[in-house]
Amino acid sequence: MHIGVPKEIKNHEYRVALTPGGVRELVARGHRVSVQAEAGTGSGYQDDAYREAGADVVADVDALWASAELILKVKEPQAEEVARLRPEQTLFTYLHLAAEERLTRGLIDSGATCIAYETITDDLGGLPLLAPMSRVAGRMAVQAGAHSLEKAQGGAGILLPGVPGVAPAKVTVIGGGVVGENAARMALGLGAEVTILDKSLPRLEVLDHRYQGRIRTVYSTTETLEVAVRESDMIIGAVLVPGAAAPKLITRAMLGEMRPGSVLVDVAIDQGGCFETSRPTTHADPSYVVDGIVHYCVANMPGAVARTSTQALTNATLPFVIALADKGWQRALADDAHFRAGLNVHAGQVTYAAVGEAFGLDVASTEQILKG
Ligand SMILES: NC(=O)C1=CN([C@@H]2O[C@H](COP(=O)(O)OP(=O)(O)OC[C@H]3O[C@@H](n4cnc5c(N)ncnc54)[C@H](O)[C@@H]3O)[C@@H](O)[C@H]2O)C=CC1
Ligand SMILES: CC(=O)C(=O)O
Ligand SMILES: [Mg+2]
Repeated sequence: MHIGVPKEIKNHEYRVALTPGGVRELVARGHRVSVQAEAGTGSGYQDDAYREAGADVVADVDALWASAELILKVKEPQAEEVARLRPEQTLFTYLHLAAEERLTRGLIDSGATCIAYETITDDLGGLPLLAPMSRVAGRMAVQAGAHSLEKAQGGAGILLPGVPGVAPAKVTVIGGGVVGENAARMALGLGAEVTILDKSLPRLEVLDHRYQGRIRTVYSTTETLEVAVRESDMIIGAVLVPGAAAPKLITRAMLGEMRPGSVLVDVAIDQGGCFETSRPTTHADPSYVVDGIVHYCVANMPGAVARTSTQALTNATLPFVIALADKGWQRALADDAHFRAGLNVHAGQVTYAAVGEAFGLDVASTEQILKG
């Protein structure tokens, strides 16, 4: 199969969809891989490394998109990339469609087969292609939040661990999944007082057992959210209903209950955000202030630590890319129910229920399409 890896074009996005090591695995299986010139530079992989791994390095982005059967990306396609997609092409990348109606309609109109990393599942009830980036974003969330607490960023001027004789900051994490646990671990390591809210009791039980009382676990309700809002110096939004738009858990009115200069880090922004006042920001201008509260809402946080993230992403995606390349998308999806959950759009139709629900669109059955 001919696989194309374009250079990412989203603001300050330095990741690339495949490391040279990943290319080598695919080429060894008889596939052709074309990588756009300088696609890996931001992750520390030069064109020569891709050539040595067996890829064609292509300067002409039009030629790359026009010839590849399978396009591998990191971020959701930007408008000029959507315009390049063709009906016979397969796109494999993060999509986050429930947060982006225009993108959803663009992919429908393209006629292409679009498989999202973030809705692929596993036997443990996890999201194995979202998890590596969630680990990165969770760990970064605390760094970003700590910086936002500084006065120059509009923050309250609080040092996360405090100092002897001065209490540490209170950090609340809403959603104790992969992002949430990684954020909590970092905040704990920096000496903050950490609370995790979640709606899943089994998940709170795991966290309670794992951290042996060093992290407080609290069941998430309107009441406990209100307490968190009043008491926290930093709140990290890390909830997910897979494939669906994030629920708005902190309203604008609730900001008035927070101490001025407190910080909201909305990691769930790629699914639309879990705070009413969140809007997506970029690494170029990551935060803004509403009603005295600093908001950090970067939708591609891992892009800033591209070297780590690109390696972690390829580790997780490669087995699925190999299946697509070896078998074609129909058989790869037919053989693996977890992989099937990744199909979001095919031949002009939405195939993922939560995306259809978000925009009132009919949803086609992936199983029917595969029988087709
Ligand atoms: N901004 C960025 O750069 C990145 C954003 N993300 C996003 O972070 C979000 C979280 O991802 P993961 O941690 O991997 O998901 P996950 O599925 O591991 O965890 C989500 C947790 O939220 C909990 N939850 C759901 N609804 C809730 C509610 N109403 N109240 C409290 N808890 C609730 C679930 O029980 C679950 O434990 C996703 O939207 C993901 O796309 C992930 C990576 C990078
Ligand atoms: C998960 C995601 O959207 C990202 O890593 O940018
Ligand atoms: Mg994102």
